[in-house]
Amino acid sequence: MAAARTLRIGLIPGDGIGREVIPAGRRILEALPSSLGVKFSFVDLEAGFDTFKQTGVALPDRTVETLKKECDGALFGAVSSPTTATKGYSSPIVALRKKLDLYANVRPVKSVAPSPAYPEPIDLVTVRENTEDLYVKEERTYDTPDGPVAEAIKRISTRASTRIATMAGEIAARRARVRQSLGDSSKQALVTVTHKSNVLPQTDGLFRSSSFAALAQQRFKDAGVKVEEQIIDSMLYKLVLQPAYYDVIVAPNLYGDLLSDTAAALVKSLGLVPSANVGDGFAIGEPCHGSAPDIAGKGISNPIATLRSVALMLDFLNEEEAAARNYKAVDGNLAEGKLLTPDMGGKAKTNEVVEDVIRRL
Ligand SMILES: NC(=O)c1ccc[n+]([C@@H]2O[C@H](COP(=O)([O-])OP(=O)(O)OC[C@H]3O[C@@H](n4cnc5c(N)ncnc54)[C@H](O)[C@@H]3O)[C@@H](O)[C@H]2O)c1
Ligand SMILES: O=C(O)CC[C@H](C(=O)O)[C@@H](O)C(=O)O
Repeated sequence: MAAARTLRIGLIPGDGIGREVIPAGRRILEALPSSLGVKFSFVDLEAGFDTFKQTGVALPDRTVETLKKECDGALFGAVSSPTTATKGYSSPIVALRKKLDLYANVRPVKSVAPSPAYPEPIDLVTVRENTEDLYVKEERTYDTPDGPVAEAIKRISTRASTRIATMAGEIAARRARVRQSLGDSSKQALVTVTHKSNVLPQTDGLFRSSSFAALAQQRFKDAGVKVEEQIIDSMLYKLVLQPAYYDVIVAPNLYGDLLSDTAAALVKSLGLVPSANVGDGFAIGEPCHGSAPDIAGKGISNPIATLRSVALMLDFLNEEEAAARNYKAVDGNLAEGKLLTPDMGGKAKTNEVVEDVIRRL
């Protein structure tokens, strides 16, 4: 038997419930059976608002350097970014995405059982551009006779738009192959390009045209991938009314941020929805949710988004069998519905859910 591969994983809990869910992610990795051929070693890393308060730096150089030099992947919890301008503070997760060129933020949203509002299965993935748009954070404020005016740059490049749409096409083609192998003909492979180029013909117009050019590749046509477009406002409207219609949605950074939280509401909780920040050869798993100050410290945060982020990270690190084992255990917990955290209508504690998922591995 081949020697097990060891992956070194950086653990960045951050603030609030990040400190509850990242240990859960570690426990799942440690509990994966060794027969899967992959083992893990861990390195604890700092980032966040508490780190900023203690050291004056939100994203220490050591965190970035260790990820670059030592790690194969990482798990990021959440940070409590302040909503008022705080001198010297800048969101560490936004910075990490750029520093490691993790250009895609992949966020699958899947229902486990039908609900009265959504009887048809929801199974979609948002593929969010992760490095530019308004997230370049080039803002300025200047005085005028009528008071201060603030403005921000929205940067869209051909390169970033092309590579994110290419990733969306690849994900759609893969999903089509998986459905075919399962004999599931319920859904055609579809990429929906979303934008606001009716109002922003240059920035969103470039995102739109670059996306269409990338998705016109023959390999996507051969895989049966259909491409459509939808303006972001009606996209959100139709997503809420008819989520089962969608398959893969590709979006510029900010619209992608809004889309994934909206999609999370369709399956009941942000506590269920994972993400992977993906670059070439590196992935950071990160639950979509934030640091949830309203429930932090109570031991009731839903760990599922993080456990699914672990699986997503493993998938992008080519450990598909370990990822599938993890997904199946999580789905088993949700389908049985006996041990659920309060956001899902249950009474279970974070650790009880984790233990149940571990039993199912
Ligand atoms: N990736 C990140 O680091 C990230 C992401 C989003 C928000 N944030 C930060 O988080 C802080 C709080 O933001 P917010 O309150 O707008 O959004 P939030 O995602 O933290 O919380 C929104 C709601 O969802 C609930 N929720 C979120 N995750 C949950 C979980 N795992 N289990 C159960 N319930 C859960 C919360 O209790 C809250 O009611 C802000 O400072 C924001 O900057 C960080
Ligand atoms: O609060 C932060 O520091 C980052 C929030 C972050 C974002 O990309 O805007 C979050 O909303 C997310 O979806 O990961």
